[in-house]
Amino acid sequence: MSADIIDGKAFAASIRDRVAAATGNLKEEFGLTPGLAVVLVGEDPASQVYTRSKERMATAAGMASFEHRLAEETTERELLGLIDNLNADPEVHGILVQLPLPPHLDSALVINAIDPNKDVDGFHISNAGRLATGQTSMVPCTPLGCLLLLKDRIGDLSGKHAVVVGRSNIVGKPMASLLLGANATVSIAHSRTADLAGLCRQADILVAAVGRPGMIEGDWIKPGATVIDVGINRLPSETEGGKDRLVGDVDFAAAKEVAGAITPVPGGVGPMTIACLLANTVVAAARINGLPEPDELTV
Ligand SMILES: NC(=O)C1=CN([C@@H]2O[C@H](COP(=O)(O)OP(=O)(O)OC[C@H]3O[C@@H](n4cnc5c(N)ncnc54)[C@H](OP(=O)(O)O)[C@@H]3O)[C@@H](O)[C@H]2O)C=CC1
Ligand SMILES: Nc1nc(=O)c2c([nH]1)NC[C@@H]1CN(c3ccc(C(=O)N[C@@H](CCC(=O)O)C(=O)O)cc3)C=[N+]21
Repeated sequence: MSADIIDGKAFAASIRDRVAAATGNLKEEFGLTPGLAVVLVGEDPASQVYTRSKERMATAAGMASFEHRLAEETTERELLGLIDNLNADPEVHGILVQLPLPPHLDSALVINAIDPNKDVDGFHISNAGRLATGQTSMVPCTPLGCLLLLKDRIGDLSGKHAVVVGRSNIVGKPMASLLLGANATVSIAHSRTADLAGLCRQADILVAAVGRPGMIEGDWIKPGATVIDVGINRLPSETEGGKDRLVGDVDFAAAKEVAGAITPVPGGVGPMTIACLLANTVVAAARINGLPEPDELTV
């Protein structure tokens, strides 16, 4: 038996259609164009790819997109100055500072300088605290995308055992909070977890957010489980001069023989992240202007 492949790319396209419809309504009814500002510091090629596709998709959905590319040597003062300007700019409703930042910049300080109402990544300490205490405001895009895929596949998550491998502030922890909020029983695993394979084998839902290519092996998966692979790992091409290959944290070929359903890489969680970013931006634009949240985006 081979697992169903969860089509994140198609699901993301349907979310972007709803974002475009909601954007069209905000424009027509209120003359409001949702705007997303993306800030990229430095020259990291992978970050440049993501930044470009975020901007392209924002524009395609009818939103305004503002790009700020800063040199690697940018000082904290300069970056904080830009954030102050974006916080004050009425055309900007979402601010995303691409991570990781160069090491001389304090990312917590920078993220917490963003107006929490414009923090479409959901990384500001006040949004993290709200999520953890059940007062949801802006929800981090990658975990939100994973939750939407899980609900679409499984329906009610009550009582399911979800194992999240990874405890970062941007993926693992908010993922665990969302699953807990959906009444799953949640285990969070990390580099010090004893018997990771044994824990994973108990998972009805397995979310891998580690950053190690193919680390989750086929026989770590409970037969029939739903596997969400967040990992984006770039491996050099096997042929000389070829393009890099993208692989997840799960050994896909082995896992798909055991799992009930699994997300591929590429085409799984990645596109959902960007679709959720656009959805968050439209929601932010409505909230900031005291308008009701668009019906199209209510899930
Ligand atoms: N699809 C998408 O849209 C996105 C994909 N990603 C991808 O997701 C992955 C994770 O990202 P991120 O959370 O930022 O990564 P981090 O490096 O911040 O966190 C990785 C986590 O994995 C844990 N870990 C590392 N090694 C092991 C191990 N051998 N066994 C168990 N746990 C381990 C770490 O544990 P410890 O805390 O103990 O060190 C840590 O909690 C990356 O591949 C990243 O590229 C990220 C964001 C968005
Ligand atoms: N402030 C901030 N917010 C982020 O959301 C953020 C970030 N920093 N830093 C980097 C990570 C990574 N990330 C991805 C987004 C989309 C794809 C994506 O669309 N991937 C495609 C493939 C793209 C390709 O071919 O390279 C896919 O999986 O199908 C991947 C990864 C967002 N991140």
